[in-house]
Amino acid sequence: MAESTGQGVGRDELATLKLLALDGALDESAKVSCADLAERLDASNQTASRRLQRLEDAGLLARDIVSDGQEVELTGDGERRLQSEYADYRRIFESDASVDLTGVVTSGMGEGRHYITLPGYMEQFIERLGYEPFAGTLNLELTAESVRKRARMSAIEPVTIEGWEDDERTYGPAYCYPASIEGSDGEYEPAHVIAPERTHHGEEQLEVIAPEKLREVLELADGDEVIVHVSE
Ligand SMILES: Cc1cc2nc3c(=O)[nH]c(=O)nc-3n(C[C@H](O)[C@H](O)[C@H](O)COP(=O)(O)O)c2cc1C
Ligand SMILES: Nc1ccn([C@@H]2O[C@H](COP(=O)(O)OP(=O)(O)O)[C@@H](O)[C@H]2O)c(=O)n1
Ligand SMILES: [Mg+2]
Repeated sequence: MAESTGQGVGRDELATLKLLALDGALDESAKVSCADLAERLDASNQTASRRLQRLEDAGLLARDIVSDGQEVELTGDGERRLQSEYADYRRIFESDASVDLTGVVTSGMGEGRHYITLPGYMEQFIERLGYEPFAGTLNLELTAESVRKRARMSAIEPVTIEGWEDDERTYGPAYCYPASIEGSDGEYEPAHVIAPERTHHGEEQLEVIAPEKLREVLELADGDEVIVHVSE
């Protein structure tokens, strides 16, 4: 299948454009010969020549034929095309993913306190989060928009709290995403969104843990709106 990114410019032409930019053809014109280019692209002279022609036709490259070769320079569009490739690679390798979720404080089933204080979890919290969490989870009911945005948390690396077992039963793992909690009274850090693998709550409920009782430090009551800034 032909790999085309429009106007006859495909993956091969983009690779050629990148090579020319590496030769210095971004800020000023650079001299190239088709034979040299062909060798570096591992292609025939004819192919190298055709790629330059396509780049010129697409307005990504300006060319000037001189006696012993050609002077080439990337156009503004050519530079923008490489910038867009660069942005893709930045997204891949430099992801500083973050997501802001909005919800209102709610009371849950009173089970959070029980699970957080179980030694099999507590020992891991202290070691992996660097603090002893307050006994409970602050429950937030997310807005409809935040329920949708919640999936973006998957781009963020969580701290894994492993499952374990005692004589009676097994306990599931939980994933902790670093976050700060913003209420009308101020912002609190450190905190984590905790996503237990086994839970009675649906996607609209978000549970937060922190070293202190957030209802007290942020003066929160049921119905108050908070913003959770989740980021690495
Ligand atoms: C660290 C942690 C581990 C949990 N592990 C389990 C589990 O193994 N099985 C289970 O049914 N629920 C588990 N839960 C989820 C609770 O049953 C429940 O869904 C929720 O945390 C209760 O929150 P609430 O009392 O704040 O409403 C876990 C919760 C936490 C915080
Ligand atoms: N860091 C935390 C954790 C829990 N809490 C609150 O502490 C209480 C106990 O937590 P829980 O998870 O057992 O209770 P519910 O969320 O089920 O109401 C609840 O009122 C939570 O909202 C808090 O204010 N700050
Ligand atoms: Mg809770």
